[in-house]
Amino acid sequence: MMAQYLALREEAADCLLFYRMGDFFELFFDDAKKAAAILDIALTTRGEHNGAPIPMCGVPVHSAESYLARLIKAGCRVAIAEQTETPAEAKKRGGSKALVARDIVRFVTAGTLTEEALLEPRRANVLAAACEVRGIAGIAACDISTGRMELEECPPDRLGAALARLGASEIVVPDGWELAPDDAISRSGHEFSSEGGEERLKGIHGVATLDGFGTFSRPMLAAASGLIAYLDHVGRGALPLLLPPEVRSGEATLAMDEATRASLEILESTQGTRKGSLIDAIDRCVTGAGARQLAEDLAAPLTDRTAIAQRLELVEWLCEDALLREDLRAALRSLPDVGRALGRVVAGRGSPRDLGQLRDGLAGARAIGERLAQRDNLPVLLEALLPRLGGHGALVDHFARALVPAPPTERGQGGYIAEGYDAALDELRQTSGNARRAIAALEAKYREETGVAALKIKHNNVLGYFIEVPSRHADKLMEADSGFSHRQTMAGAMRFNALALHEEASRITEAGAHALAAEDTHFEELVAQAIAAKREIAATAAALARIDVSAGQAERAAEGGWTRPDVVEGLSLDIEAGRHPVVEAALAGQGERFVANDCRLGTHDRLWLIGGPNMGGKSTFLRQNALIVLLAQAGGFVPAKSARIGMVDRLFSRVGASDNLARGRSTFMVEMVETAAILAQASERSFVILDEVGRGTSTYDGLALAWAVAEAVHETNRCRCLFATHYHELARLAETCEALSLHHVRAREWKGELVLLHELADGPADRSYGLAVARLAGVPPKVVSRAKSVLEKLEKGRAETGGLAAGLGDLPLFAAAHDAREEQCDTLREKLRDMDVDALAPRDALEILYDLKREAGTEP
Ligand SMILES: Nc1ncnc2c1ncn2[C@@H]1O[C@H](COP(=O)(O)OP(=O)(O)OP(=O)(O)O)[C@@H](O)[C@H]1O
Repeated sequence: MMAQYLALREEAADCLLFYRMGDFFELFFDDAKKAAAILDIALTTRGEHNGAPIPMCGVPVHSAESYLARLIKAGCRVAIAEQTETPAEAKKRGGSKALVARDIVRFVTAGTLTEEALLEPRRANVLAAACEVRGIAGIAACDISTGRMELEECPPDRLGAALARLGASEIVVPDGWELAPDDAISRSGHEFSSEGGEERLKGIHGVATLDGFGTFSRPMLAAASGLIAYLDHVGRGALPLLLPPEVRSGEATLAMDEATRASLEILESTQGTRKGSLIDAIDRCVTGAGARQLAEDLAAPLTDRTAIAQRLELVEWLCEDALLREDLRAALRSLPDVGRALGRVVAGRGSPRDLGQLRDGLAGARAIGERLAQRDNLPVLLEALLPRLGGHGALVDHFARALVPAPPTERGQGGYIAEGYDAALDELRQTSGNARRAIAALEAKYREETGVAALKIKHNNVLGYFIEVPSRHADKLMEADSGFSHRQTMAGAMRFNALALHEEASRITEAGAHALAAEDTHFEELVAQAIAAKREIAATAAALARIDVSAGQAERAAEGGWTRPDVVEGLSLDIEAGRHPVVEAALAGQGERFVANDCRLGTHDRLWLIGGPNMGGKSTFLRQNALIVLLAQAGGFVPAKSARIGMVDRLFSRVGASDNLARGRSTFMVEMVETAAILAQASERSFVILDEVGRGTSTYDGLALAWAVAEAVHETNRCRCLFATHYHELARLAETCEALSLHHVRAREWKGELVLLHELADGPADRSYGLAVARLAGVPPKVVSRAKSVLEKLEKGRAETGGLAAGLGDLPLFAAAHDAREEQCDTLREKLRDMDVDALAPRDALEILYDLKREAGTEP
């Protein structure tokens, strides 16, 4: 056994090995230690290996799913080794000592789950593969629980943002790829070939060319190849549901990098929970599929005005008719998760219940479609969705005839094919039904014959049917001519068999086995029918999800008095009385009111510098405007009185410093890396929020950096930007930057107490109230008063020297251009100096020459 185990263990590589032994999956050696610690189960030992006891732990097969769920959550991957023959088959093959053959039948990994119990209903589960072909990154992503697959390409420097949008549970990359994300899974580079990808996709979808699905580039196909190869590996050759791939173009969605997503807390709060996130505050979907679609919408808002307008039109239509909305949501709420049921069925892990869910979900979709179609003035998007809700009539009718109303999750016991569907099956069931009744009659007969009122006919898996009497009444049955044969003696009871009982029992077993086989055949037929319609079923599931999202958005809008935004061309950002959906909800919970604020950015006033006291609401204001843009472009209503938004191509948020010590970066380093990304990438059409740039370093360095960053944003990026800062000195930028204006959050000191008004006003902040906030926070009065005297000294000094920013007035404002040219020369010089000419191949030398020429020729 050890040899078999060790061979499988090697095959399982870095996965934990679940080794099937009877009714248990056993784990040995380090696997056992690791699993026992994570699962908090007993660690024992079994036998010896190289003279040392072998650590072991195990989980029962029938409850393995919940253990798997915990292991996967803890970041493990698991290889499942099943018995691939019965002990009887093993005996026949190799004699009485033959070991039952085992093989790894599947790898369970975070990105390749389909089981209901292992998946979160309201979250997509994405598996991604990424690679690079001739300097372009390709990404393939799929959610195998619903079969969605999309392909994308981007320059390598945009890879992080693209992967951040996907939020994949697992990312597969070619071995040794330098751009691989930290916890990616490495696979052999051969698996990432564009030819291979094309062939695999053609094979899966049974087509001679992929042209019908779209145009796919080499990097996309190479990534698809890696993705499918991995799926093939974890499923041991059994591929899950994969729908035809869709091409995602980076341009079609609002770009946001990882830092922006994290700081805006879109799908998760900074604590890593759904609570406190944007989606938590707005999700009113009544189905899991709707919630998953909403998460996707928020992760990838659109940049296509028509598509946004279509989504908004549907939300508005549903917002205006509360009765219709309520009716629709009630209908949606009762539907099963069609997409995921289909995913399990196609992956070969479907149960009778999943087939029942397809039947009920598709029937429900048809009913919803029919009801909506009766309405006048249907929004364009709904017109497009309605046809997808129907079209499954034959399948639904067939499934309705074939299946019982509530089919079980287990196939093994049968009983899921409805009566009247198959006459032969009905007959078999009748036979076993008759036999069961006959057994009940036998019990009465035996009681009468023996005179033992406590006699019972029972059943268990070892003996089958048997007669049981209390020991004190057993004598009569033990008599030689009693007609009963003794089978087992228990404490206080004896068990017997009888010929008539044996005959009836055999009838049940035989008819039962035939009935099970008949049900199995029907099951396979129904599965095949569902698989044949997989694309249409998936389209219905997607249409239901979209309708649920729109109805949920409408519900949220009606609840909060939200408004339909106007997404326009141009560079304005006009938000009247905007609110922060998460902060507003949190305040409402404490019975407090949120103060709404306006934001009016345009070509001539595109950079707002916002000052004011700590806790005054600067960060909240910055974020709320970014979130309103995001919500609007995702096609939803927004928390504001009115909003007119010039379409944003990229959204950047640098709010609050967070340490990323895991990557070896300090707070300040993180801040600068993120700021650098913004300065490099923000365009005129972008919207940037910057919160206290420069606060992570010394006052002078910080002020200098904040000053230069604000200037660059104003002059070079020319994007719309909200810039919160504590440096009063930056106010002087207003003198030279014509499209920059000054604003502050208001506060008052009243009877010695600080009152934060959370209200935005024009003009610079008068003072910072830092000490007042410290007092409010409970810093001891002695320390605050000491700080006060230190502050007085500092301010006196500052007044005498002309202030912290003395001299900055003389700074030639866009000497910046000159500096940049100098810097460019420095980099060229550095490159030439570091070059080892002797070690260069002629071809590389030529490449470098081209590079240098290009760099020398570009204007900074
Ligand atoms: N518009 C508002 N209406 C009501 N309360 C608000 C508003 N904005 C912010 N607040 C409250 O004030 C708290 C602090 O807000 P925020 O973090 O935005 O302040 P800040 O000015 O950025 O502070 P700091 O400078 O210390 O980072 C919030 O948690 C919220 O409770």
